[in-house]
Amino acid sequence: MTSSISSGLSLKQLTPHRLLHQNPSLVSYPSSTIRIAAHFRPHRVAREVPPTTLSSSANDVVLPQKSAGLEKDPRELWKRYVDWLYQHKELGLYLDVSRVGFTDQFFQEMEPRLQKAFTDMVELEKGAIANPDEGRMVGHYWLRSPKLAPRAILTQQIEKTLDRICEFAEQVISGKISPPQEGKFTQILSIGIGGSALGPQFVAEALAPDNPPLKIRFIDNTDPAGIDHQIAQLGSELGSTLVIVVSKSGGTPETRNGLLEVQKAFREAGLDFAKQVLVSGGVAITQENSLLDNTSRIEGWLARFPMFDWVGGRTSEMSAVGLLAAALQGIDIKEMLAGAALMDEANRTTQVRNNPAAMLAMCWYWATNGVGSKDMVVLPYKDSLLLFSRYLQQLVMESLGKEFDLDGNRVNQGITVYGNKGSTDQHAYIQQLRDGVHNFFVTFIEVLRDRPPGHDWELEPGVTCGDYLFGFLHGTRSALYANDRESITVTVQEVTPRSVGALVALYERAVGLYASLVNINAYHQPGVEAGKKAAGEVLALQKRVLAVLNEASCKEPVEPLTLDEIAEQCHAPEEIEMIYKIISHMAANDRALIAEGSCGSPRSVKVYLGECNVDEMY
Ligand SMILES: O=P(O)(O)OC[C@H]1O[C@](O)(CO)[C@@H](O)[C@@H]1O
Repeated sequence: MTSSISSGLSLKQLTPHRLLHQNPSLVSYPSSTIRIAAHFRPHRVAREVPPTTLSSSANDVVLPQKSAGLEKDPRELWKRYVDWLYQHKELGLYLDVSRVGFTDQFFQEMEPRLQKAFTDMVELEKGAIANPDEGRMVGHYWLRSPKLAPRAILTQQIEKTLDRICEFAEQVISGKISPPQEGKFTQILSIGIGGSALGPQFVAEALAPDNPPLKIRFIDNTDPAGIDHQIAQLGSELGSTLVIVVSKSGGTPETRNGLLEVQKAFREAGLDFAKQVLVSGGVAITQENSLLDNTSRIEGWLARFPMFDWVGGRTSEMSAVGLLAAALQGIDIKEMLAGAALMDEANRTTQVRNNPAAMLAMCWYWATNGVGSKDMVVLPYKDSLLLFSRYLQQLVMESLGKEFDLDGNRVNQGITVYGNKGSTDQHAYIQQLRDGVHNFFVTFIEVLRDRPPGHDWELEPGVTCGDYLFGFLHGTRSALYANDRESITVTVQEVTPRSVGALVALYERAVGLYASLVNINAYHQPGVEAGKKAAGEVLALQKRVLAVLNEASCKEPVEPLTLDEIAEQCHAPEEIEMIYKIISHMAANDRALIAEGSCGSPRSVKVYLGECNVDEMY
């Protein structure tokens, strides 16, 4: 899909035309009407809507009316900047939406929809079943304001867990809890994936001091080479490594595999795994009665912390998942919680202009036409916030990327998120953002404090290194805007536990409000199950292939099989391509499998096993 900007038309004039190219199912209307994606409401016929009317029903997905172009007069822009600037005094956080081109009319039309979103949020915070598919409450906001929890027992559980985390971290750091050998724990190896890794990874990168009491490493995949690398990096410190296994469900295969690999590494290093990990240094963070919970309890692991049923993986940074790892690195977790609580409080106002999360959600709706038609590029101009976009990728995309809305209509919603950091990315893809395909809006994250006081110097007269960073951010913002590329800017004074907590809370709430605007369940992830199920089927097929090959290899003489023969004997002729891939993969990994012929011409391949395993036959 290409779109020309050389015609002299502004972005907003081009948008409908571009959308039409992108997706033929979008219906074109005369210029005085708004377009409706017919496929979003399969049972209804697309209809014309007066140009300024946004439907009040959340089910009606109506594209916002766009202005003819973005404001370019500097005085008008300054006025827009001042008029719309949001400031949270206590947090020192600003939100600038002036470079998003929404009109006053659009703002007014969104008002009732946002009021509905606020009502949904009030219900959610009161303990409604906000995740209807899973029949669950959604309570991550209670983690930083435990008194808000709908039942006293939940308040107690949150407070008790926080106390236990602080106490445990203090005991590990002080050496009261120590490895079986002498000394203190020096390293954390955190095993978990998705929401059980991304928050802790982001926070470690953002906030861990240069010399933390314990350094942290992550195993967040079932890539054997990646795991080997993490273990190798621990080197002689394996013996003083605290292993934390994080999994809400307690049954995620990647995490289980990570644990098995780590256990093996301990054995091979001659360390007593039971003493080291299970008695002395193994910690499980999981839901009560999960497989991991039961295993860790039966085996007597050092500590177990709960992951509450009502906290989803991608919103678990303020639960034991994020807090334990942070506390062990010497990060002030109470400050993180305080920052999040302050932001939550600000986001409870029903005055949209004073509600930063609502403003974000509204800008997303404007920028993406409420249908995800543009991507969110997140650009923190601060190295320590590098992983924020990666963290947001899961938070936004797993929450908003949904096939059906709450009424069962097919909507295929979502907003794509990507980004790394500025100004680094200016030397990578910002060329395309400025001049190329116009399918995104940017969120700049600006940090005012360049480095701790007392360290700054002028590398040329009147200019510091941080001034350059500042210049590049604002230069890029201006250059993009000049070419009709919209942007939001979130500014914080410093990267501190408080501001990081606030950022997490800001985006959690914006995602929740946006989900209400587009009428989807932000708190389930049915799509992930399809991939997991298919992966299980691949592994089951691999076992069948091995059984068939084993039988053929036990014959006298050995009978090499073609791929067609294997597929037939597996009773899976339709899976021949997958069988070919399974065999190629095993052949590349020195498995006891001999493949004759050329992998480049699959029909020539004949396969047998190097040895017959008689036991497998029966
Ligand atoms: O914490 P668990 O249960 O191991 O799940 C890890 C991740 O897997 C998902 O369920 C799906 O990928 C995420 O939502 C979750 O954060």
